[in-house]
Amino acid sequence: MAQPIRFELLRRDGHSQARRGRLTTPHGVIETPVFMPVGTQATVKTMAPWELKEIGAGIILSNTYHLHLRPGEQLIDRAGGLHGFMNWDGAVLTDSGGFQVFSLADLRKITDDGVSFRSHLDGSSHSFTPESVMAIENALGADIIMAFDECPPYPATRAYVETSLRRTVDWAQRCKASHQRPEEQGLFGIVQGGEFLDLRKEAALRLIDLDFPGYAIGGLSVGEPKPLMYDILAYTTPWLPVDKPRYLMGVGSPDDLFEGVERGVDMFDCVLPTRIARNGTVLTSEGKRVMKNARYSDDFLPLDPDCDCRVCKTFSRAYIRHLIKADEVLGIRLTSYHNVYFMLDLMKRIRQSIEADRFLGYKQEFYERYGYNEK
Ligand SMILES: CC1(C)O[C@@H]2[C@@H](CO[C@@]3(CNc4nc5cc6c(=O)[nH]c(N)nc6cc5[nH]4)OC(C)(C)O[C@@H]23)O1
Repeated sequence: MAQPIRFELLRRDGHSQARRGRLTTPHGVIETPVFMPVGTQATVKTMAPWELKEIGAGIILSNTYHLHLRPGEQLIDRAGGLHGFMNWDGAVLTDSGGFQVFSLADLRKITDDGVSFRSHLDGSSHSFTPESVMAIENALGADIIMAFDECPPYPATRAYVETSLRRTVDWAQRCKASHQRPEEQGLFGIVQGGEFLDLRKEAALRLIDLDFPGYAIGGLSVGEPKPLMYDILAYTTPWLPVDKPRYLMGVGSPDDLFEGVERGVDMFDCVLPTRIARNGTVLTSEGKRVMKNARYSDDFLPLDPDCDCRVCKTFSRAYIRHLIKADEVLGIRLTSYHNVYFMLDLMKRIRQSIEADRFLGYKQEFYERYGYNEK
C-alpha cells in the first residue's frame, strides 16, 4: 500500500542523538529537525498563508477539537479540506483532540470507549471516540493525523498512567482500523506513560507493533519540570524506530528545541512564538525582548540585528514598541511574523550544524548569546 508519509534519515550526529532527516508528504518535502507553527483554528494567528510560505514554513498544525466545534468538519470537507479552506498548499498536521478536551472542555467523562465533554464555546454535549475522531481528521484532510489518545495530567499516579496508557494503545489500534484514507494521510501513534520509564518503554513497544509511519511523544510539556521532560525524552526515543520520525508534542522554547534535537526528536510544535508575540514579547539571538519596555522607546535598531526577516529589515524597535503600546493590530502582526521566522530560522541553523558535525558547538554558541534572561 502506498505510504503518504516517507522519512529518510540523512545523517546521525556522532556526539548526540541529533538526526538530520527528510519527511516526504503529499504536500511537500519537509527538512528535519523541523518546527511546525501552530494554527489551531485553521490559521497561524495574524499570519496569511503567503507570509508563512515566504518565511519557509513547510508544515503547520491545526486542531481537531477546535475545528469540530467550529466551523465543523463537514464545512471544511466541502471546502476541499483544510488545504482548500485555508488555501495553504504546504503540509498540515492535525492533533487528535484528546489533549484539548482535557485542557479546554468542561465536564469531561472518560471511559474505555472514548470521552464525553461539553464544548468550552457553548456548553453543547459532544463525545470523541477513536472512530469519530478518525472521521473528523479524515474530513479535515491533513497530511499527518494523530491517533486519539489520553494525555494524563502531571502529576498522576502510576495506576492512573498505566490504565490510561493501555487505553491509549487500544485507541491507537481502533484508530488504525477505522482510518478511511491511509494512502493520503499518515497516522502517527502517540507514546504516553507519564514519568514512569518502564511504562514509556511498554507504550513505545506496543505502538511499534502497530507499525505507524511516525511516532509522537505525548504527555510532556504539561507542567512537569524541564529536567524531568528531558530525562523522559532521553529514555524514550531510543526505543522508537530509527527510520521513522519522532514528534515531541507541544514543545517548545528555543532551548527546548536544542534539548529535544539532542535527544533524537525530529518534529516540534509550540504556540510559544505566536502566543508571546501577542503580548509584544519577541525572540532574538540575545534572548527575549519585552517591547513594551520603556528602554525601547527611542531604540532605532531592528528587533534583532542578526535577523534577516522582512520585519527586522523594515522597522525599528521604537516603531514596534509604539504600535504595541497603542494597541495597533500591525504591532502583533509584526511580532508574530518575526517570532515564527526566528523559530524556523533557528531550526534551519540547527539542521546546518548537524550537517557540519557541529551541533553541540552551535548549541553552546547559541546558549551563550541567548542568555536566558528577559531584556
Ligand atoms: C509550552 C507552552 C507555551 O505551550 C502551551 C502551554 C502549555 O503547554 C501546551 C503545549 N504542551 C503540550 N503537551 C501536549 C501533549 C499532547 C498529548 O499527549 N497528546 C496529544 N494528542 N496532544 C498533545 C498536545 C500537547 N501540547 O499545551 C497547551 C495547554 C495546549 O498549551 C500549550 O505552554
